[in-house]
Amino acid sequence: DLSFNFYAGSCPGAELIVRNTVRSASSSDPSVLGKLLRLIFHDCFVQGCDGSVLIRGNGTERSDPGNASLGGFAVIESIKNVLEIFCPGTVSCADILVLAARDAVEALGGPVVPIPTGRRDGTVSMAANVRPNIIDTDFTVDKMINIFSSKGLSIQDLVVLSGAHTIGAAHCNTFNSRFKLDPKGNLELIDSSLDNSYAQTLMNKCSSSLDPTTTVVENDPETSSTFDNQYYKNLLAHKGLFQTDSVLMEDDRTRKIVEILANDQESFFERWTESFMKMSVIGVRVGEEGEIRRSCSAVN
Ligand code: HEM
Ligand SMILES: [Ca+2]
Ligand SMILES: [Ca+2]
Repeated sequence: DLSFNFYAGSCPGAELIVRNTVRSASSSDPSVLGKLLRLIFHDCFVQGCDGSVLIRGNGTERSDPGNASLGGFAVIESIKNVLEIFCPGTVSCADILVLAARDAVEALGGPVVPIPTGRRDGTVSMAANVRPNIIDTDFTVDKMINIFSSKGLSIQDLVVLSGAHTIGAAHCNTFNSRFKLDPKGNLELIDSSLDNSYAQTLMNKCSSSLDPTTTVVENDPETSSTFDNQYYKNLLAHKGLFQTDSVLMEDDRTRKIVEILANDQESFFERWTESFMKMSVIGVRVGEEGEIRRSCSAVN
């Protein structure tokens, strides 16, 4: 089973090494923090939190177009390299991923989530598993709830974990179907759930002269480098970046939770801790299952 401080005997410095490496990587490139947090979502939802998202090669999850914009792999690999020097063959990549995501949240002012460890690494990674398990930005609330519930996660978990979009950035092509330019070059707001001036700002940042697959915009227009409850305030102001953010305001069940979290950061942090812990144990392998990878990007 998983336990707190699983590596206390076998690799006492493990959690500190993860934390320090995340800190130093982010001091040279702050954008890694959002990437590390997003990685855990894409790992845990596909085949459980088993490091399957990290494996490189033809036909792996990483090769799927749905995962094309993931990042942070180099940070995970460099953590692993240090750990292999101090405690060879001991700390799983699946644990490193969860710990690094936890530390990314802390580094931006969020709560420190206690993480039980002892996850084992999976040995399978298939591109075909990505699309059925990862939520696309055109999903309805019902479709999102269904996927979350198939992972043992509730409606509250959906709203709380969507709060991850309080940090990080997104490529223009993930939201620019919400508006388009008419032939005269004027903004045409297709999705009326979006605040007009916010849409205008986004349009300017994603102007048609720029490549939408490389241009990025902050997820949280107010505080994208702080892990806070601003995401929910943005939703109330009709400034959710993705369609899947905005629709949380259109369903009574999710809107009620948004309203609570927008008004109470303490409550967001408490619920984040709970929901993040739940997500980080989806489908974990323990004991003798799986393996401890030597390199996070390849099975042994
Ligand atoms: C509920 C459904 C969700 C949808 C539809 C969704 C969709 C997206 C999309 C389209 C992006 C932009 C990616 C890019 O263009 O590079 C993004 C970014 C991000 N997502 Fe989500 N996401 C969801 C849930 C989550 C969850 C549960 C987490 C983690 C707990 C998360 C964490 C992040 C983070 C941190 C970023 C910023 C990444 C960066 O800065 O590079 N998302 N998400
Ligand atoms: Ca996985
Ligand atoms: Ca924020």
